[in-house]
Amino acid sequence: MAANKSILFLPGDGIGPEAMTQVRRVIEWMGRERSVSFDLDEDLVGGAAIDAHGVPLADATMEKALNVDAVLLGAVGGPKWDDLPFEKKPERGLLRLRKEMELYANLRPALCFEALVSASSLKPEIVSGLDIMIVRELTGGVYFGEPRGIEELPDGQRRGINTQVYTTNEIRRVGDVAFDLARKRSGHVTSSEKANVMESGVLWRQEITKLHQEKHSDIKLDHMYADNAGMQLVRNPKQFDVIVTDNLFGDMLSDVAAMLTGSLGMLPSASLGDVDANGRRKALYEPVHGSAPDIAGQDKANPLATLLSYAMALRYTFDLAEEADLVEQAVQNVLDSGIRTPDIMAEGTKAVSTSAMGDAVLAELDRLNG
Ligand SMILES: NC(=O)C1=CN([C@@H]2O[C@H](COP(=O)(O)OP(=O)(O)OC[C@H]3O[C@@H](n4cnc5c(N)ncnc54)[C@H](O)[C@@H]3O)[C@@H](O)[C@H]2O)C=CC1
Ligand SMILES: CC(C)CC(=O)C(=O)O
Ligand SMILES: [Mg+2]
Repeated sequence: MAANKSILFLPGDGIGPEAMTQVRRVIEWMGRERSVSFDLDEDLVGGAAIDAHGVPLADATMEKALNVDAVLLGAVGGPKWDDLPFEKKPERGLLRLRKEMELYANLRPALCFEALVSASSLKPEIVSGLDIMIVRELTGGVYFGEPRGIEELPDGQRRGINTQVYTTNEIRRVGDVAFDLARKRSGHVTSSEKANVMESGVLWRQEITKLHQEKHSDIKLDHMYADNAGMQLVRNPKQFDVIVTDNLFGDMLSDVAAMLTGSLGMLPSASLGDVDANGRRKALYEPVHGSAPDIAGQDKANPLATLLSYAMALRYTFDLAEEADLVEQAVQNVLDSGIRTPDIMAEGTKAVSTSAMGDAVLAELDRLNG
């Protein structure tokens, strides 16, 4: 069994390693200044693993991921690997991690820092004070359903196939996570699917309704078709507290929610499984964004989503709420002071680099820590 407080670092591709470097600096700071140290291992995932081993996730890396307290991941993918056969693509490495670790609940908080209200695509009154939680089912649905593939048809056409599948248990277990989170927040869950056109959506709605009646009737529940949810997220996002939805809709709705907060570079996530016999809950933390090939290697990515994902690890896996608060407070203060990477830059101000944003967070951590 792994040592206490173990973390597997998987920087991945594109801006992943750039952002993860800033997280590593904060982890080192925590060890020095707060005596919070981790048994830190680092390995390859995605395109980096393909280049080194020919596969997007080596078995040995998978084994490590299954035996640490938390995995911190940067991002995977990029044009260099776009033409590979589907099974060999970088993204398959991440999907394998999610599936084999059984990380069925992906928590994607969309929180608009007050200093970034003007960086949002929406009017200030719509996003000011915004704090919603998207709970995305992560190990089922159309990203994993069988049959899948591309097949040749006798008439010379080709057919691409993916299958949306959900079982009762898959829906109920992610539903439990959403209701439990809502209980600690504003007590409101919106369940989102397309029960008007998909049988899996009908089952989703029925099971969430049953679960609500059986175990969570203290929580306000409503249902909303996913297309409407996308529209409502930009029309009036503060009507939501917790949104629970499937793998595909959750992927899309959380990228939409990112723009309410100012940038995709601001959205962290936690992917959680069940608590095992040793009392350990499998967990992977990663930003919502991808490898951003358009800005990779230029030291201009926003590292805050990745840093805030580490703060989620401190909170959810390591029970270090004080340290998580400290990191989040440092981020907030840095933003309040007007320091910005280009994606959240205010008009008339000068943007800083990824590493300068890391410097600013470390300086603020020093100041807050006294
Ligand atoms: N979890 C993961 O590892 C994910 C991987 N991907 C992969 O990433 C690659 C690129 O995908 P895209 O669709 O371009 O999505 P993306 O999220 O990488 O980028 C979308 C846009 O947001 C910007 N952006 C993203 N993160 C940013 C940050 N931290 N700071 C500043 N700007 C940021 C990018 O520059 C780009 O313009 C693909 O191979 C895709 O499959 C995509 C999403 C998630
Ligand atoms: C496997 C990822 C590339 C899918 C995605 O966009 C995400 O999980 O946000
Ligand atoms: Mg996505």
